[in-house]
Amino acid sequence: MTDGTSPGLDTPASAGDPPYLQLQGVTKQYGSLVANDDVSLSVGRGEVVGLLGENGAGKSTLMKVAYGLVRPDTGTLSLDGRPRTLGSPREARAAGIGIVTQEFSLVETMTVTENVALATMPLGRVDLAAARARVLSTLDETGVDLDPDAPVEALSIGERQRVEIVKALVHECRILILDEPTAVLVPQDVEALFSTVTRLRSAGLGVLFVSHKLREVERICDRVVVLRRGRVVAERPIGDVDARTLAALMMGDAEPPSTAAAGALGATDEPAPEEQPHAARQDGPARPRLAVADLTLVRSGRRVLDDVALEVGPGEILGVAGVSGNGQTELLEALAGTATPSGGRIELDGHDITGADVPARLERGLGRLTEDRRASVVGTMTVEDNLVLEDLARFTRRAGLLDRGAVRAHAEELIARYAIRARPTDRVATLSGGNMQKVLLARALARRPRVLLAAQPTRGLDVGAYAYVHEQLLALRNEGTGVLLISEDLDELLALADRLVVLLRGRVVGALDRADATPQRLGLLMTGGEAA
Ligand SMILES: Nc1ncnc2c1ncn2[C@@H]1O[C@H](COP(=O)(O)OP(=O)(O)OP(=O)(O)O)[C@@H](O)[C@H]1O
Repeated sequence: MTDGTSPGLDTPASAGDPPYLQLQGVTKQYGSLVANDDVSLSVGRGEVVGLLGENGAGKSTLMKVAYGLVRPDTGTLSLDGRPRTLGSPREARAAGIGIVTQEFSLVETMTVTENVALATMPLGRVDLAAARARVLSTLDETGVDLDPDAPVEALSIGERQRVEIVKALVHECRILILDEPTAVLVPQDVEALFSTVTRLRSAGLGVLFVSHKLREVERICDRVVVLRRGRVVAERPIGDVDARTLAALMMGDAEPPSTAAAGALGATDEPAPEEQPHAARQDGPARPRLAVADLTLVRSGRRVLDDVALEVGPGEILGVAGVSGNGQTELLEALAGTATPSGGRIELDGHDITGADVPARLERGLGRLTEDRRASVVGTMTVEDNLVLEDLARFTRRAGLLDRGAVRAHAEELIARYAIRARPTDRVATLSGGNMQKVLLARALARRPRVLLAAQPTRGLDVGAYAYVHEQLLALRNEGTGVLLISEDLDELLALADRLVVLLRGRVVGALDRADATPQRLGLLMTGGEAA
C-alpha cells in the first residue's frame, strides 16, 4: 500500500493464479526435536487461512519461517509462484509479508503517524507528511478507525493493535500474519478486528490467522490447517469442520473434549459452567484469605490504584474484570510484593503483609501467576530448576545442595500431569509460549497456595490445557484456596468466578455476584457506561 496505492489488491484473482504464499515441505529441527516436519501450507489471494495446533505444535516456528526469522532446514517458500529465500523480517516485509503479534513495538510518546514513519522509513529520511498521507489512505482502504495524530499512550489496546496492522499494511502487504490477535482484545475490539479482516479479504489480501479460539476460527477463516507435533494433520474448508472436530484433530484424541471443556474454550456456543463443580463454594462468615483495604499506588504522579478494597474468602474465586491497563497489572504487583503501594493494607489469613517482601509472602502461602510469563521464569535455566524456584527449601538437602533426584522426579510428575511438551533438562527459553505458561502454572499450583493470584492464566493455552487449567483452579478453590482471578477473557471469568469486581482507571467500579453477571453488564462497567 505504498503511496496510497495498493498493488496486488483490488485486482480480481483468477483461478489459475498461484497462491500469494506457498510453503512446501518445510522442516525445522532444534536438536532432536522436529518443530516443523515436512509442512506445506498456502495462502491465496482474498483468503483467510486458520492455523491451529496445540501448544508446541509448531505454529510459531512456521510463522517465523514465513517472516524470515527462521531459516528452515529443508523446504521452499514461494511468493506468487516464485521461489524466494527470506533472510530477515526486512526481506519478508519487502516481499509483501506483514505480521502482527501480541507484543506491540510502539513508542508510547509518539503519535500514530510518527510510529508508522519510524517503522517504515529510514531514520534521517523520515517524511511525516508522506507518512501521514500513507496512514490516511491505508485507514481509508481498510476501514480501520484510528486518529493518525493521537499519541499512542492515549490509545486503548485494540487501537494499538490497529497501529500495528497499519504498520504492517503500509509496506505493500499481500500476506498478513495475525498471531493470536484476539487474545488481548475486549469483545467490541474483536468485532472491529473481524470487520477489518473481512475488508482486507475483500480487497484481495491473504491472511494467516493463528489462534486457539476455535469459535473465532470458525467465524473468520475460509480454510483451516491443523498442526500436530510439527506435522499437518488436516487441511479443510471451514464449512467441513466444527469446533469439536477441530479440537479432536489438534489433540489427536479419539474422544472430543467434554462439553465443559469445549464450552469454556469458546469451542461451542454453550456456556460451560453447569458441568463444573461450582456448588462447592463455602458460604457463611469465614475469615477472608485475602483482605485488601484502601490500596493505592501512585506512578508518575498518577493513581494507578485508587483506594482499592476487596476480599477473597476461603474456597472462593474472585474475578477481576477490566479493560487491559486499568490497574490489573499494578494490583497483581502490589499483592505479590513486587510493587510498593503508596497506601493501604494487605492481609493474608489475617496477617498484615503490606510491607513483606516476595519470599515472605510466598512463605505465608501466597501463590502467583503473573501476566508476563517471561519475567517469572529464568529462560537460561532448565525446566526442572524453574519448577522448584519458588520452593527451594523443600528441595534443598543439608549443606544447601539441591536434591537433584527429587527435583527431577518433581519435574517428571508435573510434565506428565500438565502435558508439558518439554524434557526436564530443556532450557525454558526454548519452550513454546504455551508450554512456558504451563510450567508457571504447574509451579504455582503444585505449591497448593492458600491464596492464588492468577493473571490471564490461560492466555495462549490450547484447547486441552485451557480446560485443564480451569479444572485445576476450581479444584484448588474447592480445597479452600482463595483465588484472585484477573482476566481479560470474559468467558473465563463468567465460567469460574463466584463473585466479580470491575476495575476502571484503578478503582473498583462495580461488584457483582456470579448470578447477576452477564457479558453486557460487565462490558458496560468496564467501559464506564454503568454506575456500580
Ligand atoms: N529456539 C528453539 N530452540 C529449541 N526448541 C525450540 C526453539 N523454538 C521452538 N522450539 C520447540 O519447537 C516446538 C514448536 O514450538 P512453537 O513455538 O513453534 O509451537 P507453537 O505451536 O507456536 O506453540 P504455542 O501455541 O505454545 O505458542 C516446541 O517443542 C518448542 O519447544
